[in-house]
Amino acid sequence: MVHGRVSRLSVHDVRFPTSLGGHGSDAMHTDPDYSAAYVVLETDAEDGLKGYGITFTLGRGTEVVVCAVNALAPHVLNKDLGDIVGDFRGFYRQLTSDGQLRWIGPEKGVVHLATAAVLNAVWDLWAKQEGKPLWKLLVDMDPQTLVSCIDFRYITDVLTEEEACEILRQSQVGKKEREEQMLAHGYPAYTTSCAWLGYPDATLKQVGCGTSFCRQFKVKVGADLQDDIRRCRLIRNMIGPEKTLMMDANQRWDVPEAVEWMTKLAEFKPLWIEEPTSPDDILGHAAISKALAPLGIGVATGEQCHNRVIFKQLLQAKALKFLQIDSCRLGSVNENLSVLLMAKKFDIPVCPHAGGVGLCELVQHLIIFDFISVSASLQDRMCEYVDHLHEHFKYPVLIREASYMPPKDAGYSTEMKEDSVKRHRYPDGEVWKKLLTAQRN
Ligand SMILES: C[C@H](O)[C@@H](O)[C@@H](O)[C@H](O)C(=O)O
Ligand SMILES: [Mg+2]
Repeated sequence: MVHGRVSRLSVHDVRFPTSLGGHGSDAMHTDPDYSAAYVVLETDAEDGLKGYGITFTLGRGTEVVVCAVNALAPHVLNKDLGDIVGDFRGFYRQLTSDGQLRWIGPEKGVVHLATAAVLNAVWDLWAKQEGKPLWKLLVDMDPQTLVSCIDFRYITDVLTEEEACEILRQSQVGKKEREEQMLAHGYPAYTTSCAWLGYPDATLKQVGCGTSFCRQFKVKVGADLQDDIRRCRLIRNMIGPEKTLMMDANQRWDVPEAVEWMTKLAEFKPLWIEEPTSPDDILGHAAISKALAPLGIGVATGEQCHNRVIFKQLLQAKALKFLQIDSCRLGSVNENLSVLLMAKKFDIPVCPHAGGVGLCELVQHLIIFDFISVSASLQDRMCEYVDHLHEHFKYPVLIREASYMPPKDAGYSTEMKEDSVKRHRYPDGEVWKKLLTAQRN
């Protein structure tokens, strides 16, 4: 039974100096320090349980998100957890409809990232109190309760509550077998760790494609065409003709440029081009999709899609072939559920964005749930995996034979090790104190 009143919300600015090694670098984010606004919820339940929530950020952006989390805190403090999850749709709407804060959103940007961090902590606490990993909490929930967590405002023209319930009801068939399949074999992953844009060739060879167990790889492109051709050739030669290669431009191009550039990279047989242009340009994505379809290249996007409305339109406009949910950009599990259900209705495979710090830990729950309870398919589906920073989590992901094995611990795998948080807090954690002093000298 869910219990307790939220007695404290604290939020920390936690940063990792990943830019020093070029980890995470792409055509637009050349010096990313993987970071998180890290929320801790405490209750008066005296059961020793806390809820941990993160949203993923890059370096200096974190302090702005921390500020937004503090601005949302009054909506959570002193609330009964039972009341929150008992009317989760209402609570989601309360957070996203704050009459003053919504002006700096609504449901996008900093304030939405903050919503994600807070709600991720609520879901973690709920799952912990139920003694289940989040994916299992979702799998065991009846369709009516699941849809009662979703705010259908702005999407009823493509998905009503009744339709959502019906999708979930139909997917009850074979659920038990699919859960067993996940527990035995896990969910297929692909890696991006092999080809960050800032990696020299020696690092590419050493880290990446040596991972013989992996069958699917993603390479960063978009800054310099000749260099892309060279790097894609190198990687294609390393992985061989059979394995799957994806490309990611991180929003670098205009629409015609995306088509031209990808036409030149088509010889390396990419399955998809990810974020070819602005994440807000729905019709631009549609035009690129149409132009690249004859070359066998699909468009993938989602890691910077603000909310369910953008996903709705991308689906309506046939603008993408692979949909990439993000556990920390959308409004937590609640909003991700609506996107998973819309993707099912449009029959578009979901291939989540992960990596960063903690994104793999979180999104594995959503995609495992998706397979068991919504999509019921692994066709054209895989979840991103990036091999950085897992050691800072109390319940790190478990990858076996290039697949995510379903987490067994209760919660949303969001909890970081206390010592890691302490050492990486900006600017007073030991790691940053040292770096900042070195920079000054
Ligand atoms: C700045 C980040 O590392 C991004 O490059 C990364 O999220 C990327 O787009 C990805 O798809 O993994
Ligand atoms: Mg990407």
